[in-house]
Amino acid sequence: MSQMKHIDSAPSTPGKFKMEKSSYIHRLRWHSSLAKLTFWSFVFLGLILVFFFRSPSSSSPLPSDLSRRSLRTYSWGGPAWEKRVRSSARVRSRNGISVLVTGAAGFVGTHVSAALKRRGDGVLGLDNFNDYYDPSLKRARQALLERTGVFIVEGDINDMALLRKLFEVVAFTHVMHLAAQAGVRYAMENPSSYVHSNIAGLVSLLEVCKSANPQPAIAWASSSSVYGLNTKVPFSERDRTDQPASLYAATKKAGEEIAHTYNHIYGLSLTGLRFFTVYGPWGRPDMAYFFFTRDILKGKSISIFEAANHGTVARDFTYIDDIVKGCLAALDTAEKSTGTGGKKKGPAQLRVFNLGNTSPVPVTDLVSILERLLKVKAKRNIMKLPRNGDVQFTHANISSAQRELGYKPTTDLQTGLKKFVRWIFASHGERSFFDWWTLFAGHSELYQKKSRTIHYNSWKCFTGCAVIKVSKPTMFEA
Ligand SMILES: O=C(O)[C@H]1O[C@H](OP(=O)(O)OP(=O)(O)OC[C@H]2O[C@@H](n3ccc(=O)[nH]c3=O)[C@H](O)[C@@H]2O)[C@H](O)[C@@H](O)[C@@H]1O
Repeated sequence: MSQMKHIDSAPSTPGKFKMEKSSYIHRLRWHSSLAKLTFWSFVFLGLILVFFFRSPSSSSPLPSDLSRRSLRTYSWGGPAWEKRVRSSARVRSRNGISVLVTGAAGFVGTHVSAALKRRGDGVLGLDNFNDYYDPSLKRARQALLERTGVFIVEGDINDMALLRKLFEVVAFTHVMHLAAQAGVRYAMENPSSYVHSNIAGLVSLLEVCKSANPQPAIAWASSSSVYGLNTKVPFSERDRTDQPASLYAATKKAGEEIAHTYNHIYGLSLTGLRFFTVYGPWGRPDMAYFFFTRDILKGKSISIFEAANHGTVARDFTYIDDIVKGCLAALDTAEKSTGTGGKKKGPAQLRVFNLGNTSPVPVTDLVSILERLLKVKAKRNIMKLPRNGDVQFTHANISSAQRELGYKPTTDLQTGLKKFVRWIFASHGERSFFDWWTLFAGHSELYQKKSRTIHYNSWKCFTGCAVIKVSKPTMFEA
């Protein structure tokens, strides 16, 4: 009715009175235009709604932009933020240390942060949550750490203003530097990410550390890959490391040389830890043991590399808990840096240690262990070791770490993988199991199948494994 009124009182057009006899037709036209307008408005609105609800960013746990490393911007600062930083880094035990853990939402970073916190040290995390692998796993690790009182600042190690701010707010005694671009084969796809994180990022961090007052002692993640084409086994820290087989290895080797420079010029105390293929619960989905597990469970074939003449490819797989002990021992035995305000006062400690398991296992044996644990036969596709940066074998000599750090690995591959598989099925409880499905099956499948029960049952039927439910997420269960 109100529309009619409006139409009636509309200003007349020059032809209105001349066309009096067709006023009925005129009104009809108005009606039909209005109906059309209303109709198309609804269609348009409907399209917007469909687009909104179906777009991946609205259905995925993280907005896609947030997870794209190139588009990320981080916000930090402010009194509330500083309060969280201080509280997380507060030492709560006698003789405790205050540690900045970079890469805290990563696999090793999460475990090390939790272990430090458990014993009363102050811990502040830093992570850029990049999308090298599914960031929802990093978010899950972050949630676990938050429950233990560890705050992870979101930011990049290349952001020197942020790093300086952190040192302004907290006088860290130690830095555990684990942020890096990991993965040997991915270096062929995205070489610049290795330079960005492992070289430029390391330099940014060391620049800020050398100017900090007091300077912290730094332990950081190098890699077994620095041994490259070295054939002398087991690998000792004194062996040559000038033949890297991948850009990843080359950036880690460069890191060791950069560490030497900052130790030499500025008196920074630096300990490089050469990790040997670290695996376990909360691990990295880009690593073979992890995606083999997923693919075996899904019935997909897996590619197992072999060297020339059917030569065995083997790794000195090292369980996460052993690595954590090595990291904590490296921090505890680190001497203080000797410089202040960017000036060296005397010689400082410079160390490098192998943290391995000392018993290499062929990749084919790794697969056999997984088959037994999962009760599923793998579809094996044996193929020649591609020229993608992989080396044929790794084997750590750990006598130096044993002597100076008291490092003594205690978990063999069978035992460690059992804990990993238990974690896959049990550690998240029902709710997190749902989350896990996203990592294993991919987001699209998750959102296509809405019923949690279907997931739960199909998972059970598919694997033939008993699913153990636990009420709370347990991260470090025995
Ligand atoms: O020791 C290290 O420093 C390195 O350990 C691992 O690198 P890698 O040993 O290559 O671990 P995976 O990628 O899990 O590969 C394990 C084994 O499986 C083999 N593999 C990998 C992938 C595949 O499809 N098939 C296959 O047989 C590899 O050749 C290798 O022998 C990590 O991914 C690196 O980030 C780390 O720095």
